[in-house]
Amino acid sequence: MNSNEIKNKNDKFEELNSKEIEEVVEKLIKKELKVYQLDKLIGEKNAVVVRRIYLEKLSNVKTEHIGQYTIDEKPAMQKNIENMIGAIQVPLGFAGPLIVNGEYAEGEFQIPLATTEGALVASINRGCSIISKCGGSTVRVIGDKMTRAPIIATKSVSDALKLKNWIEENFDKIKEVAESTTRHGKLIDVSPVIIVGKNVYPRFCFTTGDAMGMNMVTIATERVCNLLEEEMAKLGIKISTVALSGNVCVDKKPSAINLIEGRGKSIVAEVFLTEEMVNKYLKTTSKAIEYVNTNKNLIGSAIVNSLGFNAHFANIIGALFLATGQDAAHVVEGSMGITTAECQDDGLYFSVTLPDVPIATIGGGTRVETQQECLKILGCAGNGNSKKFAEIVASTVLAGELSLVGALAAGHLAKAHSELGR
Ligand SMILES: CC(C)(COP(=O)([O-])OP(=O)([O-])OC[C@H]1O[C@@H](n2cnc3c(N)ncnc32)[C@H](O)[C@@H]1OP(=O)([O-])[O-])[C@@H](O)C(=O)NCCC(=O)NCCSC(=O)C[C@@](C)(O)CC(=O)[O-]
Ligand SMILES: NC(=O)C1=CN([C@@H]2O[C@H](COP(=O)(O)OP(=O)(O)OC[C@H]3O[C@@H](n4cnc5c(N)ncnc54)[C@H](OP(=O)(O)O)[C@@H]3O)[C@@H](O)[C@H]2O)C=CC1
Repeated sequence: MNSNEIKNKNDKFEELNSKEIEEVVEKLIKKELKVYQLDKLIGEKNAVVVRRIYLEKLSNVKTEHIGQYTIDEKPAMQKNIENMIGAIQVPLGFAGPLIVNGEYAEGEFQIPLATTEGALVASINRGCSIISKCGGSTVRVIGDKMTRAPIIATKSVSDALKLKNWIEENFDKIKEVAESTTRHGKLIDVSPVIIVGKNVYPRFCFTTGDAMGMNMVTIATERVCNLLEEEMAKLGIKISTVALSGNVCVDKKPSAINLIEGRGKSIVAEVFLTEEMVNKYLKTTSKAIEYVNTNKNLIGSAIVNSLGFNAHFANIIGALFLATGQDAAHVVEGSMGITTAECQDDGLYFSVTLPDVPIATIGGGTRVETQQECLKILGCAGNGNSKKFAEIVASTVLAGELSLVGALAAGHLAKAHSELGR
């Protein structure tokens, strides 16, 4: 079905006429209605149009592009967005083929990438081309968990310690209660359980199947908090949940704990390039790449206390996350990690380690039609595909990282961006 046909299909609804639209907009202006009440009142499609016209009046801006899209508003408004007025468009390109030698992803892949940064896709494409000429990336998922850590207040440090001990001695009971809320979420650990003053921060760690899992683990953790309150009350100890998220999770912030313990998928990808390959395709030497990597990604990052011992994981993660419907705020977590470059006798060993990549092939934004198509291009839509997707993500990061570090070593960065980015 082409985009016009999709649009025609979406357009078969009880459309308000222009007089009716004006009447509803007038009510919004007079504050007799709220914009979020429109969905139920006049239907999702009409609500989008009316809200957009209302916003045009308020801002005096004609939104001729925001209103052009083919995604279905109804499911989007049920699961992904409130007060919808349209959709933004981000240019989408692709890099590839990229040969991946993973446990779950095996073969050649074309990688959809959404960005507005000129030179980025070209750079990743160059990395894909070089890695593939070298036989492909070797990649493994080395960890898989999603975490939620509430703050639980007690009356004293001795009560806090009793709560911590109870949690550590009753894992099976906690697991049973947590897993009663979900088919795919499995509690695998409660660690660490941190005490600060009289408050306790237990970090609940789950596997979440092919979903990224934040809704899943939040719902499950709330149920566990209720259990803890009931069980502590039986021991005569009063506790209360201060907040379901106490920032020890750590969701959507850079953190040492996620770098060390991992969160989402933890992934490592590597490649070996002969010296000839480095000279021919990166126009530099293994020695120069190792030198840049050590002094930039390791020492430079250490000087400024950065948690990203890499050049631009965030660029590749960001473009892939936008294209495939991941939670964009998780780019901050995916930006952490370490790039290594090691000069060997006959060439260059190059690797990326990504400890914290929260991703999904089910749930969240993955269902939005355009993002779903991108997941399908990768052969990663739906059930049973999140580890395969993780391996492709890490291999793409390897490609982008190799190309940029190579360009810096060759002194080509400014030239590339003046030619392709401005
Ligand atoms: C620009 C290149 C790739 C030229 O690189 P080159 O080696 O001069 O290009 P080439 O013409 O010899 O072609 C080599 C390969 O590049 C690809 N390629 C080449 N041109 C295109 C194109 N137009 N469209 C698509 N693909 C392209 C293509 O794959 C081709 O191989 P083939 O497939 O032909 O065997 C290179 O100089 C480069 O990668 N530079 C680095 C640019 C980069 O990585 N930018 C990332 C953003 S920088 C940033 O945001 C972060 C930063 C830098 O601030 C972080 C930090 O602090 O480090
Ligand atoms: N609540 C919060 O605090 C936060 C929420 N978010 C948002 O959470 C959303 C993601 O939450 P998440 O829990 O991943 O997704 P969803 O809320 O979409 O939940 C996933 C759903 O898919 C079902 N499911 C079916 N097949 C599978 C499968 N193979 N693997 C896993 N689940 C399956 C699950 O069922 P079942 O549960 O029965 O297993 C569940 O109902 C995103 O929109 C994100 O932006 C982000 C950060 C924080």
